[in-house]
Amino acid sequence: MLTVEQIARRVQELSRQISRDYAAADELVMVGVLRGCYIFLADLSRALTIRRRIDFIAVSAYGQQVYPSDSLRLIMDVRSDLAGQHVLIVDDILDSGLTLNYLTHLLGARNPASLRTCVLLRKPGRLKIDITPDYIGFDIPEVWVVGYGLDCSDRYRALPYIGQVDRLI
Ligand SMILES: O=P(O)(O)OC[C@H]1O[C@H](OP(=O)(O)OP(=O)(O)O)[C@H](O)[C@@H]1O
Ligand code: HPA
Repeated sequence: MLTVEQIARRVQELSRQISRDYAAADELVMVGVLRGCYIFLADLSRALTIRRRIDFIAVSAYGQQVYPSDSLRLIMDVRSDLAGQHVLIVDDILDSGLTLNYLTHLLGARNPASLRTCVLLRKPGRLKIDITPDYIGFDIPEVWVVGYGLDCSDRYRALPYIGQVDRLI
């Protein structure tokens, strides 16, 4: 679906935009949403030209419910105090929107100086919640995608490109 070159070009564009937008800020705290964010965050954070810190958070759907679940739980919190910080949540994909919605409420309650969101991919046709990330790499169709950090049953994350797999979503 997306080649190595297309992804690299878009990540550079996003990093330029983010670097411009936060040029006046002392520092940006990038909060990656594990596990899918790990490659995108690595590439994006290295391309930025501003001061940044990296932190991680992890959430999981409750129990064995079929994805996407309506209830999420925090399984690993960030290490840093986000009060007064410029925070950018970075995730690989916005699908139903439940994860990003949960995290913006959770982290928004910690009094950051600002809170924005960045996703590499968005499936506009699958949104269950009205949420618009501040930075979006690509809008994609309603199919299951893998690679560049994204998995299918924990496989294919390390593929350098983004591909589509046949799977009911
Ligand atoms: O918009 P949503 O419907 O909430 O889906 C998006 C979330 O789903 C995936 O994570 P997942 O819970 O599969 O965990 P993973 O990152 O460990 O693969 C993805 O990395 C996003 O965090
Ligand atoms: O299409 C997808 N691929 C991998 N992980 C995901 N999490 C939500 N949607 C997807």
